[in-house]
Amino acid sequence: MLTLQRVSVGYGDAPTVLRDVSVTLRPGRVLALTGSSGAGKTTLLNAMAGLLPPRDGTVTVDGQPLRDRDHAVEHRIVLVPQDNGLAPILTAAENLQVALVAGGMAASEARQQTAALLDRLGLSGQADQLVEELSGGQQQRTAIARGLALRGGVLLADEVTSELDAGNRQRVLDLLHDEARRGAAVVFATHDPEVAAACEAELHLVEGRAEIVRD
Ligand SMILES: Nc1ncnc2c1ncn2[C@@H]1O[C@H](COP(=O)(O)OP(=O)(O)OP(=O)(O)O)[C@@H](O)[C@H]1O
Repeated sequence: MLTLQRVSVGYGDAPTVLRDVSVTLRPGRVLALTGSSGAGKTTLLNAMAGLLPPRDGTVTVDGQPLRDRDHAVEHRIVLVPQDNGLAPILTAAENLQVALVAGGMAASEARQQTAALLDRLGLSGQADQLVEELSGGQQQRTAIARGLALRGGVLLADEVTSELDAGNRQRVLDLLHDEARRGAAVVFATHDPEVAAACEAELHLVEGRAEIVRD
């Protein structure tokens, strides 16, 4: 369980981006994180992912203060970043396999899981293409596939449908909801009010504060 209590976050000497944010990420639920461009969605996800230490307040994972990204990874907090975070000179399949094998899976099992996940994202035909040769939307779907492959306890997805057509957007949303049904706590940053409305809970960021819209 990941909990933020009265968290304030910002970068270096720059003014605080968000203050006094309190939220608990519950297993089995998709929380939409909404707010206009620059409202602080990525910043808050970075704090949840252990990438950005809070200026004030606490981020706890299973009751312990979250120390850093390595600690978050130990606690199976998976981040699919806005810029996808893939290795561009590996193929789509290699990006998944490397992550799975690094997590301790046998190579043959990793190959099987990779093929199954790329298929679920409609990317079987792109498995052996270099990421840098994929379209923006195909890269986004590869990053989601990798995020799902890691079977996190928490899945943080940063605007991962921004480059997708309507069919693929729905496919990804369905998969995020499946992840929640599997027992993950999913957070999905989005600009899209329709997408947010389809999530069980919503946290809206405005003027440096977070308002719970639905809980
Ligand atoms: N590395 C950084 N250093 C300093 N300021 C930053 C940094 N990253 C983001 N910011 C600032 O933090 C604020 C929130 O940015 P953030 O990227 O979290 O917003 P966002 O809601 O994710 O926006 P978008 O929807 O456009 O991705 C902005 O004012 C931005 O300029």
